[in-house]
Amino acid sequence: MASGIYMPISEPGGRLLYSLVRAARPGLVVEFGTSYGISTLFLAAAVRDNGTGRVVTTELSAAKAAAARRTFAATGLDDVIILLEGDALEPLAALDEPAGFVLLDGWKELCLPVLRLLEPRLAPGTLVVADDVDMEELAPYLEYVRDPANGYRSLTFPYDEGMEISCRLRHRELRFSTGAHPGEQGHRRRKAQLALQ
Ligand SMILES: C[S@@+](CC[C@H](N)C(=O)[O-])C[C@H]1O[C@@H](n2cnc3c(N)ncnc32)[C@H](O)[C@@H]1O
Repeated sequence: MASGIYMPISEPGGRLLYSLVRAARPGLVVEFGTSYGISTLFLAAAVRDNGTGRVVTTELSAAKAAAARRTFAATGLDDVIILLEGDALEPLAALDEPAGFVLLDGWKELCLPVLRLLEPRLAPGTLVVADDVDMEELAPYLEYVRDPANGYRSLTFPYDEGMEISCRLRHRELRFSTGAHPGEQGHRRRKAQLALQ
């Protein structure tokens, strides 16, 4: 298990999260790994500016959760944030509505189990973001979301430690996510297939 060092999202990473949530306008944002709440503030500011939605965020450490709560209250964003204290796996397994945007930033070796837990509640088009792609503990997660057979279109946003942004696909879209470049013929076939859907 990783140590408890403080690794908040960077400012460019936070700005990217803000823009993604503004664009996606999710009803429910789920965050794994609040820490002191820096990334949560970017997510919650986007939700507030969208005028709709809320952020459910999870933190194992009671001390960090308490500090994050104070920060959320001081910024006035606490009315769009629900902080669940303790191990994220149990409450996230019990979520009773779809997650419209997911940030995975808890201990890296848990990112894949948390994603698998949330998968039944990920609608097509949902963006799942994981921070720190250069950490080796994230390798199984990256292998999973980058394998088109698992139902994601995934790309790495190259800033700082890197961010993996994965879009959940519809079942019928999976056939387009295999192969490198479809070529001109493939593009025409794909266009025709999309027109039929
Ligand atoms: C990298 S920090 C999160 C940084 C935060 N997202 C930010 O940008 O400010 C990872 C956090 O995940 C929390 N964490 C690790 N395992 C967890 C679990 N099973 N459930 C909830 N939180 C967990 C740790 O306590 C730690 O505070």
